[in-house]
Amino acid sequence: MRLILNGKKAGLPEVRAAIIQARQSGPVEVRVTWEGGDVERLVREAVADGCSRLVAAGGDGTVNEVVNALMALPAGQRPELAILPLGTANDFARGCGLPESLSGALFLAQQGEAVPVDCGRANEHHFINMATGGFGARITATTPEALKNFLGGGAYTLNGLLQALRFNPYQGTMVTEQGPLQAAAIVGAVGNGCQAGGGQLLCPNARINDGLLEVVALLAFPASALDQVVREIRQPAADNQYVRWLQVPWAEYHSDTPVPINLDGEPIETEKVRFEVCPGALDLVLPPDCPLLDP
Ligand SMILES: Nc1ncnc2c1ncn2[C@@H]1O[C@H](COP(=O)(O)OP(=O)(O)OP(=O)(O)O)[C@@H](O)[C@H]1O
Repeated sequence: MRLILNGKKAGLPEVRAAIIQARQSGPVEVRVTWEGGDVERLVREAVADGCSRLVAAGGDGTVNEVVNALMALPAGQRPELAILPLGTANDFARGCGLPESLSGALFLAQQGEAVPVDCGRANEHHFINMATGGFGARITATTPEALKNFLGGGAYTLNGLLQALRFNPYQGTMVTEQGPLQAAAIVGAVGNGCQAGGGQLLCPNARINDGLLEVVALLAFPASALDQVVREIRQPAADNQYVRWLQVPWAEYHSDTPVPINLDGEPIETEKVRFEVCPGALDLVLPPDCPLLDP
């Protein structure tokens, strides 16, 4: 087992202590990143060295980098993936129900079973957790707290909805196997995992082994429809008027203007994007009671 450890966290005494402890149960090799781009090289080196299990040790960004490096390899050559969550949000790890303690997560990484899970793809980029678009892509940086609560679904606030009214929607077309939807969207999320933005449960029905992505879109709504929007947030359905929830293997989005999209926390900007699920593409070490696994 080899850790690919984000260098930002390498000096933390608790990380060092957890690794020393884990070494009592079996060999743990560590490679540390210095900057962006190192992960890909370290993953290739691990594969060349015959490593069968890699641990992405860092936040959502590190997990995303390791996932992209693994997906660049032919399917049969990808080592199993485990996660040691060391970020501030750790949205994917939390959604998967990974142990919060470093020693617990490392113990699972060493002893746990890997199961095939899906990976998401957005054009040529991969994501394991979620793509968000529209103002949601900037959720951590610029979104007021009330709006974050609104995006949390259950914990919406009236204030959050009122804020959403003031956002300029993105005019575009979403095409899925259920047909085209031409609409002005305020925010959209495409989830393989369920939560993003630091604990916001945007895709509550997403599962990582169902061969589907959950698409959620909040369409522009007039102030007079506020009550209806609130009702629709509480009752996810494909035929809602303003808050759409779909489960699809792919979805395409076209817009006349570039839309900011955030993939597991990494920003891109594009006018045309095809989201696609890559079923069972990665073997991920998960706790037996992982809430994101379909039985
Ligand atoms: N030694 C290093 N020092 C600083 N930054 C680094 C180092 N090595 C890699 N990085 C950068 O760290 C970023 C990833 O950080 P991290 O894994 O904490 O993600 P995150 O998205 O901030 O996590 P979370 O949202 O879960 O808190 C990448 O952009 C990568 O380029």
